[in-house]
Amino acid sequence: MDILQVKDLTFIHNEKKRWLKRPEVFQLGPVSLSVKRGETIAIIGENRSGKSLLAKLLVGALPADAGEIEINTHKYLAKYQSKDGQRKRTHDIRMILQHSSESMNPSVPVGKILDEPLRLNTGLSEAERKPIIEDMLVKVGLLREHYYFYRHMLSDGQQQRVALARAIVLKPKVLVADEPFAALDPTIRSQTVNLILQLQQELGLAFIFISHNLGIVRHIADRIIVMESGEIVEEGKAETIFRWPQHTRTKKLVTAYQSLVPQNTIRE
Ligand SMILES: Nc1ncnc2c1ncn2[C@@H]1O[C@H](COP(=O)(O)OP(=O)(O)OP(=O)(O)O)[C@@H](O)[C@H]1O
Repeated sequence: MDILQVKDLTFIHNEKKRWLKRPEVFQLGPVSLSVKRGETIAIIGENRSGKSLLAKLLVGALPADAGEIEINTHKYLAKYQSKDGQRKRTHDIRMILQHSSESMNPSVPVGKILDEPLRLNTGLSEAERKPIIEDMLVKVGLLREHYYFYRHMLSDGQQQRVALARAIVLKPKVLVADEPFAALDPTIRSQTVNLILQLQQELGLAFIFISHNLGIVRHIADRIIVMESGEIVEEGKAETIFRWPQHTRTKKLVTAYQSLVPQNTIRE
């Protein structure tokens, strides 16, 4: 079953007021895609191909110019959203940002950081919210006591877990992550990857992530979307994309990856 369906999502950015510089026009789309429950989709592509922009449009962090997004049978117009609509969408689809630690306010304890989405988007009382937050901390491999910790008391890996807990505390159906593993060292990276895979199974979460790391993409993605200049130029099963890339951009990306890893690990 498709949990997310995107139809003709379009964004046109025309920055006219850039003094002394040529006006920049960037168009994304029209983009159409669908994601199944529990599926993992990787978005890859060259720099400035529109990957992060697509992620922001999907979660509603930026308004699109046209198109329609359907999540868990709820339809949202990409262009306009009522407050109620946005609240519903926040429950259905959530995003983890590129530098999760930077988005953690250093003067606010972990518990309050996780409390914010619940306070703003549910009618639950403080007494009802606290056990949900503590359960969530345990779910991502932290301790209940971490509720009272501040950012500087946590390692990078723990901060990433807090970001993950914050993203899933509303029990979304779709999780979108922009380069979630880029800033992490290899050990913490593989722990985070495994944690996400485990949560996906437990919660039936669909996971859409942007990455330049094709090793991780190959390891965890079911399907891959390749972007170039604001358009999807290729899409398919991960293994098919790696073995038989069709579009020139995909071929370039796959060849660059293959040159980094021993051949026998690519074609077993
Ligand atoms: N908030 C925004 N408002 C207007 N235009 C934007 C916005 N964010 C991105 N863009 C436009 O989208 C283009 C693509 O940027 P985007 O960050 O999506 O690329 P990307 O594929 O994620 O690149 P990278 O791999 O380097 O992160 C940019 O050139 C910019 O013109």
